[in-house]
Amino acid sequence: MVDYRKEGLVAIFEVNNPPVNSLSKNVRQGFVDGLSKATNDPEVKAVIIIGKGRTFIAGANIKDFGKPMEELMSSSPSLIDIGNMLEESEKPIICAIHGAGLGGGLELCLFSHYRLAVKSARVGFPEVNLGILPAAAGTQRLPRLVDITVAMDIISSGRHVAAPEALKYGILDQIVEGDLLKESIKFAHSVIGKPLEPRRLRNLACKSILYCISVIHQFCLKSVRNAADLSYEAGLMMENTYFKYLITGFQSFALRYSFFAERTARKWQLPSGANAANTKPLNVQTTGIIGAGTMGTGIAVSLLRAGYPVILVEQNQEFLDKGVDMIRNILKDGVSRRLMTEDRMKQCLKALKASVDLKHLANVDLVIEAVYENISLKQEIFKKLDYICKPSALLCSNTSSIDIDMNVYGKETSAETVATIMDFGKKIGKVSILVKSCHLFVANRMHGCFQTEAKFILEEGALPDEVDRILEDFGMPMGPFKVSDLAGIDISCRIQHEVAKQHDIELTLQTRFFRGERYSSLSNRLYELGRLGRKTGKGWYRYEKPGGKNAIPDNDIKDVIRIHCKELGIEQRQISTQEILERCLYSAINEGFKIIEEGVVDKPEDIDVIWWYGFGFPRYMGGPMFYASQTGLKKVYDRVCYYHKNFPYSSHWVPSDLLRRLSTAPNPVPITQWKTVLHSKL
Ligand SMILES: CCCCCCCC/C=C\C=C\CC(=O)SCCNC(=O)CCNC(=O)[C@H](O)C(C)(C)COP(=O)(O)OP(=O)(O)OC[C@H]1O[C@@H](n2cnc3c(N)ncnc32)[C@H](O)[C@@H]1OP(=O)(O)O
Repeated sequence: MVDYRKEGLVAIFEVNNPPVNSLSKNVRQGFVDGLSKATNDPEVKAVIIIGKGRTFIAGANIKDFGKPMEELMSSSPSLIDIGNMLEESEKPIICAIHGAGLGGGLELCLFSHYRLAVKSARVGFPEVNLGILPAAAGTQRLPRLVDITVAMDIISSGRHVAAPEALKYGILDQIVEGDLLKESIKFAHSVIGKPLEPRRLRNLACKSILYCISVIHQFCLKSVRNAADLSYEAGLMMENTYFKYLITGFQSFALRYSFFAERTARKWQLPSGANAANTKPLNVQTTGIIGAGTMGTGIAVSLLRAGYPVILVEQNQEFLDKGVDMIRNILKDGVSRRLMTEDRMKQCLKALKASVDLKHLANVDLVIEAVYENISLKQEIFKKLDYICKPSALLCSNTSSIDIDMNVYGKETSAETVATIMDFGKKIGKVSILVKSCHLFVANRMHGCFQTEAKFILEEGALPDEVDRILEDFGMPMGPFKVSDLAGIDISCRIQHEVAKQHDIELTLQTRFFRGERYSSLSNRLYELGRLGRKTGKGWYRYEKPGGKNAIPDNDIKDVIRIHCKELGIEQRQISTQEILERCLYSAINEGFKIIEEGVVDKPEDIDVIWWYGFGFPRYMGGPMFYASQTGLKKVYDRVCYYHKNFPYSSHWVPSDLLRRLSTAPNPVPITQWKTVLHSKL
């Protein structure tokens, strides 16, 4: 709703629709009612639009976009109707922005005559992130206010523009210090009686004409271009046509799902009843990291960038010095890529202390162990930390394959610790997902199926670049073999050997089964040949030089695979694109259903978020679990059963019971309800 009140000559519309003042129907109606009151009240000489609570207006209510097109389009009053009323008002309309003025929120501002904001406010058109374009005249009005290249950038990037930058472009008229409402009232008095015609953007011409060919096909850009080429009315009509087309597409549907999935994933809860809303995080001020390898230094950089002091500990001076050099180089690279200033880099380096003695961690609030994946080494470190660190210190482990319950606390982790770590993750700019301990955790457990199937597919006749191309065409940023070359083939081989050793098994080039499961020794063959990936200039691909970045399909690898498979008696055949996609994706998805079934994650959305951030799974596909829901669970289940029959020695093809039950439901169960099936008779 919109609360209406008067302060002297000024009517104040206070948008009051928590949590973010989205433009739901009652808010839109509130504007119409308010405008009618203000217009008919001779005492009112100006109007201020302001947001109650944490923000100005975060745009249209995204949930409305799930409604049928007819309902959406006929939902009155529309934003454009309101906008027109604002623009045509004979009394100046002033938007007073704090928090965020996004999407439809910014469009309302552009219909208004003046825009003020506090310094911390942000404005922008994030619609592209939802697979749509600003369709309440945003693409027609912004280029009439700012340079068309700036409009293109803002609309096509979806980025939030900070108030000082928005002021520079002319999107804002003034940045306000002190109380926003009081200052806006003062401003309103200063513009009462001034001509409004020059403030009505529809009457202005575009700032400049842009010659833009390479991106013209993209809808946002096409629409902005229309602002230069067509009349305002014709531009608006096209904007509406593009909007209708985009909003009904799969990508927008998936991106809207992604928006809410990310927010749902933040809402962790424990069986005890503790959750994100009722548990207060501790205040972490100082941190320590053990291990100055790739992981440890990467984590150190994130913490330093977020403003935390870090004590980095390594077992010997040589490794420590190398680690500090790595950190320095990463930060310097940030400066050269203009991600941080030289001064900021110096501050970060000043906040870094390095030591070979764990005792220096005695007073830190949080320690992250990031040493090599070796359970005895990790246990020894935590034993020492138990004595050294203060009792309130949080002890964290960076591991992707070791059972956390054997290492530091897992099952026993307190709600307060969970809250602190989730909060800490956010503060260092990461997205944290709460998962229970399980072998390889969620990301590697699912991705392991994906990678393993990719290797089996090579054994059966496909080539690395063929598999990579198919998965990249699907939308993955890098195919599994490019990823493997980047990570280093020796790393996965070493982990496999370590696991085998724990079971008293020796893996050789002839090994075809490991603990009853089909096993591919192809990576070990590459390891023996010294083809370790990018770092040696050869792996599944060849590179222009050791450490090179350009993956070039290599004829030699064909022979390596062919000879290896011949030796092992594996027959090769032509494999279709569909089979490659299904085997990589469905094996991981089936594992995802098992992960939900076991309660390792709280909800399917958690898995999808992990895949976007962990593996770059395209958000416009929604994530593997959403993708499965859209493909149809019956189809996915049938194919999983088919592959299980054909590949009985891979446990990742044993169909998940949850998937089976969901696939037989009389009506498709929406992804948000899958969990309910766990406890039902379905
Ligand atoms: C108008 C009817 C349709 C007619 C169609 C005709 C033509 C089209 C006309 C207009 C089209 C306009 C397009 C748009 O405006 S699309 C929306 C553009 N805006 C956004 O994408 C902003 C999204 N929100 C955010 O970026 C953030 O929420 C932010 C505002 C920056 C605040 O961040 P933070 O403080 O971190 O809070 P959360 O992100 O956790 O959000 C809090 C809760 O609010 C929910 N939320 C946020 N924004 C929206 C929204 N626009 N619609 C619905 N719900 C929203 C969010 O899910 C959180 O909910 P919960 O607490 O339950 O998780």
